[in-house]
Amino acid sequence: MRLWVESATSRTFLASRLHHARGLNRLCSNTAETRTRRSYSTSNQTILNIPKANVYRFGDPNKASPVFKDLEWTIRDGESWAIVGPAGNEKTQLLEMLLGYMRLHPSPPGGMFPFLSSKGADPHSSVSLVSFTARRAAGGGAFVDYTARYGAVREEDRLTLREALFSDHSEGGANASELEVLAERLDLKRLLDLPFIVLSNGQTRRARVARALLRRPEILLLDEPLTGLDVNHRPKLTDLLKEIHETGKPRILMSLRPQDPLPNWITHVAAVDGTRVSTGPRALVSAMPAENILDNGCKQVHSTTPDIQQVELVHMKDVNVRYHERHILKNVEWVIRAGERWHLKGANGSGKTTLLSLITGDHPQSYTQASSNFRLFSQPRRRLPTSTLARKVGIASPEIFNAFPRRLGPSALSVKDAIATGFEGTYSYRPRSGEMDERIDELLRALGPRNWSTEPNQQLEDWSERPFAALSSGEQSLVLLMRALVGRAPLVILDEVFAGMDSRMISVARAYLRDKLDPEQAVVFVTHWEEEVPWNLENTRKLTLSDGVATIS
Ligand SMILES: Nc1ncnc2c1ncn2[C@@H]1O[C@H](COP(=O)(O)OP(=O)(O)OP(=O)(O)O)[C@@H](O)[C@H]1O
Repeated sequence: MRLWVESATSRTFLASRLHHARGLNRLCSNTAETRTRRSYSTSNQTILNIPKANVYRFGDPNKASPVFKDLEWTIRDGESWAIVGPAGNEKTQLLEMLLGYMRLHPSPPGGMFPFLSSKGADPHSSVSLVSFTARRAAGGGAFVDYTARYGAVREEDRLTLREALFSDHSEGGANASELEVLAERLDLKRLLDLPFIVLSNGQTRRARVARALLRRPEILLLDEPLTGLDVNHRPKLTDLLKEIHETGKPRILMSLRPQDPLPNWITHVAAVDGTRVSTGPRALVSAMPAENILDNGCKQVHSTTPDIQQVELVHMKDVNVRYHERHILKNVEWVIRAGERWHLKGANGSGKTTLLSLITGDHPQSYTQASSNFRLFSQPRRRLPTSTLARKVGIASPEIFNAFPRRLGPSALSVKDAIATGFEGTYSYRPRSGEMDERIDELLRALGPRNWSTEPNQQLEDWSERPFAALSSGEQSLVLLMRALVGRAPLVILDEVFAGMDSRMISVARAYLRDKLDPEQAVVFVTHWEEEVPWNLENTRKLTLSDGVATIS
């Protein structure tokens, strides 16, 4: 574990293990409590009880079509459940139902959570949700400046990770040593005194889980917690969740995409398919078709002609990024030529986003690199206005997904408006020429819902005019992929672009990336899942970042 390596001596190691063991016990429960709970956990107490009900949005009458039909779901103590289903709103809606945001008819006698009712606890404050699928509604749906973390952090953004973790549970009871233990288990300890805003995508996700655990709900719902985590942090998180779930403080219920590995401690599954939810022991329910997202034909062998390959789009030599004593990128060398396919990989926090933000010009330190060491499109970065760069680099990333405006009402961006912002790399409505509309229609024909939706065709007529903000998170990801592709930029950066998409959408998107790009377009594909790379791996160049050091293979 990195933290231990940093803290050197074996004595420190032993002390930290002891501290760790004590803290985790406290976090979960003390030993006596654990024993009591073990016998309690075989007591077969009912945790969730929905004998049979239709589920409606509040305000909808019983004759409206239900969100879930004939839902029968019982969870008993000692069971470990996961909700599995394709991207779309269904898994999230099921979790929202558990939060009390839906109406059940008939309503379960004794409430949905009998164990809470018997304690007199309020389900609203005892069940909490951390969702990783969609941006929380903030700022009225306005664009969020995601570049703030690259520069000098403003005073109002200085809240540290430690403060962010503590601010939420000060009334709760978790104490400083519990925070330290959780931070260690989630590999966040060395980040505790950094501003929360500077954390990487994966670090932020782990921090949000820690914050929710420290609030000590009775039940913690996690919506797709594995998305965006690197290969080492996934088992670390699921192992921790297992240990905590076994203590019952809190009980944990997570939703997973069909392509996520189902942790072996999960005993039961609720499989969501449209309005139907099948619930039962893992072995029975997992008889549902296992979706192989990557089974979409053989991979194309990508090759470029030598004349195209002469054109250097990005030239980096000895590129460094530092924030005071933190050295994030270390003497990086990287040349991207026209037509090349790259897979950029590396653990959470290794510097991928930072590296890409130099290329997009979003990072202030892109100006401070020596001109001879850092050229974009054959020019020193300083000579290229950021607006020009925005047209030359088509990009989709978790940062843009989170930042993209999601207003509803008269100023809402439609699907077409959202795709069109990609021509200039902006975030607000721009009038379109007929030629632009043709290009958007071409993309919609290739990547739009007729290729992946199960809705009848006539219901899809108006899809491109729907508000972007009203789409499911998988649909939003696909629209933002179209936004990155619409301008046929010479360089396309696709960072975790399949997050939230279901297997059909991924299959369509992969086929497009294999077959439909212009030969001279270069693509950098960032993913923690090697299987997602659309091209034959042997013909895809790899840049691996490890703690800021780049290795090319
Ligand atoms: N302003 C800052 N001050 C200090 N450290 C920072 C700052 N901005 C970023 N970092 C650190 O730089 C490191 C690299 O972050 P980056 O977002 O590039 O990682 P990443 O490889 O993209 O990770 P992920 O896979 O989680 O998205 C992280 O450890 C992050 O905490």
